[in-house]
Amino acid sequence: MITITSSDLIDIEQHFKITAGPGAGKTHWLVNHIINTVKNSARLEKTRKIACITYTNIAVETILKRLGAGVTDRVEVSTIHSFLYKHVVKPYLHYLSDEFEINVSKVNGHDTYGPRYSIVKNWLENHKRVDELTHPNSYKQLLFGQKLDSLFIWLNNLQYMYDSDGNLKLVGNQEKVGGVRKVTDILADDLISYKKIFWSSGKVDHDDVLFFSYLLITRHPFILNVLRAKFPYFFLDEVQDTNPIQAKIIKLIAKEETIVGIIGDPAQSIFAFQGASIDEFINFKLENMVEYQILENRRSSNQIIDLLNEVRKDIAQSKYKNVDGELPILFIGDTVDAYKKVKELCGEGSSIHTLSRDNPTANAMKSLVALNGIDTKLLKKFKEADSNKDRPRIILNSIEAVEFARIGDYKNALEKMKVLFTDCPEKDRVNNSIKLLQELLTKYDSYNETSLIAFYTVIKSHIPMSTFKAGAAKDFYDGITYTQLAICINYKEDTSQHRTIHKAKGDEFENVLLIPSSLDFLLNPDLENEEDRVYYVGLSRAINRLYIVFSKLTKKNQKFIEEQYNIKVEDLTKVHHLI
Ligand SMILES: Nc1ncnc2c1ncn2[C@@H]1O[C@H](COP(=O)(O)OP(=O)(O)OP(=O)(O)O)[C@@H](O)[C@H]1O
Repeated sequence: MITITSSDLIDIEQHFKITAGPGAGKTHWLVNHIINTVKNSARLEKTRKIACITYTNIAVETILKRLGAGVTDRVEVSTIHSFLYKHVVKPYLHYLSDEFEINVSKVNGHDTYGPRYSIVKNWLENHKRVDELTHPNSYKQLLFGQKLDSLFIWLNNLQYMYDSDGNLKLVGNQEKVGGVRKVTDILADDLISYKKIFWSSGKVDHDDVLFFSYLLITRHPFILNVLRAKFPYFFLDEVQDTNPIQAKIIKLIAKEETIVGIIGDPAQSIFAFQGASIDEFINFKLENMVEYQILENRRSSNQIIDLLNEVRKDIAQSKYKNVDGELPILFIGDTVDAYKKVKELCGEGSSIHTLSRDNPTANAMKSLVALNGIDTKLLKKFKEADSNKDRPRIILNSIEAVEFARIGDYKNALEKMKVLFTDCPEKDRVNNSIKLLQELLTKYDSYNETSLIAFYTVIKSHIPMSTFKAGAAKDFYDGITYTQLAICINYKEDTSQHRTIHKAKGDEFENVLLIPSSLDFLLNPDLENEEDRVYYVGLSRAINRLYIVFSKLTKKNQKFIEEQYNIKVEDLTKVHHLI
C-alpha cells in the first residue's frame, strides 16, 4: 500500500485502488486525476472518453462542476445505472427481448416499479404452480388484507444474486417474507414471470439494468470491446457502496485495454439495504493494480478529527488544516431546543445542517415541527389500514409529488405524478400531471393541517378512486392530517438543510447537528456494524462545528462518554435524567 496525498499525481496507465477516510480528498483527487489523464493520455484521441461513475445524481453534478468547462466534453460522468442503460441496455436489449418477453420499443429509461394489485393478480393466476397454492394460502386468499401486504413487501425486496455456479438469479429476501412465509418456496419458483409482466409493457427497474447488462456483456462479449473502445479509462468513486453485479461488470471491463480505478472508504459503506457489500471494495483486485491510501483529513477542525479517530480504530487521520475549533457538544434534551441552541452558538446567518437517521425526523426538521408527537411508523400503518388496491398508491405518490415540488425538485415531482396517468397518451400524461400538481400546490393551505380526507377529495376530482365505506381505512383518513403522513416520505434527491445522513453522503457542511436514534455508536462503537458506520458518516460531514442531540442519557453513560471522547455533554433540560 502506497501512501499519497490528495495533491499527488499517479501513473495514468495502471489500474488503481484508493482507500481513504472521510474528508481525505478522494473526490478532489479524482477530479485532478481526470484532468491529468485528459492532459497526458496518448490513448484518448479525439473521440474516446473517460467514464467517471459515482453514486448519486447529486455527486455527478458536483464532479461536473469541479471539472470545469475545458474537460467535461472528454468525460462522461454518470451513475452506474445511467451509464449501463445508455451504453449496454438501450443499444442491445433486443438480444434478450424474446427470452424475457421485453417490449423493447416501449422501454424508455429505468425507474422504481413496485408491485401493483393488477400485476400481482395476473402473476398469481398464471403462476406455473398455482395449483399448489391451497387454503389458507390460495391465490385468492393471498390477494387480500395482511397476506397481500406481506406479498407486496416480499416482492418489493427481490434481489438479483449469484448462485453457487455463478449464475445470476432473481431471489426473494428471507427476512421479508412475513405473512407469506409458507408459500414463498412455491412463489419463488417463477419470479421471472412476475418481472416479465413489467418488461412486456416496457417497464425496466433500476436493478434490471444491472441484470440485463451483465447478461448482455457475458453472452455477447463484443459489447465489452465496444465499451473499451469508447472508454479507455473507467474510474469509480464511492465504491464501498457497490454491489456484486457492478463489481463483476467492472472486472470484466478491466480485463483488456481499459484502465480501471476505484476509490472508496469501507467505513463509509451505508447502503447494504440496496444490495451494496463492503467486501466487494475490500476484496477488489485486478492484475497489476496499485493500491494507495490517503491518511489526511482536509475537511474538519482538529477537535472533530479527534472525535472521528476515537470512533474509528483502523486508521488515524492526520490533521491537514491543523485548525482548532470548538469541542463537539452532545446535547441531552429536545431536538428543536438543541437546534435553537446551535443557532445561538453559531451566530446569526450561519448555515446549520441537521442530519437525521430517519426520514420522518429529517422532514419534521424541515418544518421545525416538535418531534415528540411524530409517529415514524405511520407510513406502515397507513398501508395496513387502507387495503384498497389503488387508493394508497395514488395518495402516497401525490404526497411525494407535492413535497418534492415544495423543496424545488420539480423533475422528480412530475415523475411521481406521471405514474398516476399511465393510461393516457404521453402528451396528456404530462399535461394532466402538471394540472393536478399545480392545483395541489395552490390548495396546500386548505388541506395540510386537516384530515387526510381533504387531500383525497382534491385528487379525486382528477383521478377516479374508490369512495370510503365505514371501517379501518375511513377511520385512518379521518384521524390523521396530511402533514403527519407527509413527514414520513423519502425525498428522492434532498439538497435541503435538513436531510437524512444517507442523503448527506459525499457532502460537507460548516456546522452540523447530528440527530441519531441511539447513542450506541458512542457507547459501544463498532464500525463492522453498518448502523455505527451511518453515524460515522454523519459526524464526518462537519467542517467547523459538530453537535449531537439525544433525548436522554444515564449519569453512568454520560461519565463514560466524557471520559472516552473529546466531547462536551450539555443537559438542556437542566434536570438530570436518572434512568
Ligand atoms: N489537494 C487539495 N487541495 C485543496 N483542497 C482539497 C484538496 N484535497 C481535498 N481538499 C478539500 O478537502 C475537502 C474534502 O475533500 P473531498 O470532499 O474530496 O473528500 P472525500 O475524501 O471525497 O470525502 P468523503 O469521503 O468524506 O466524502 C473538500 O473541501 C476539498 O475541496
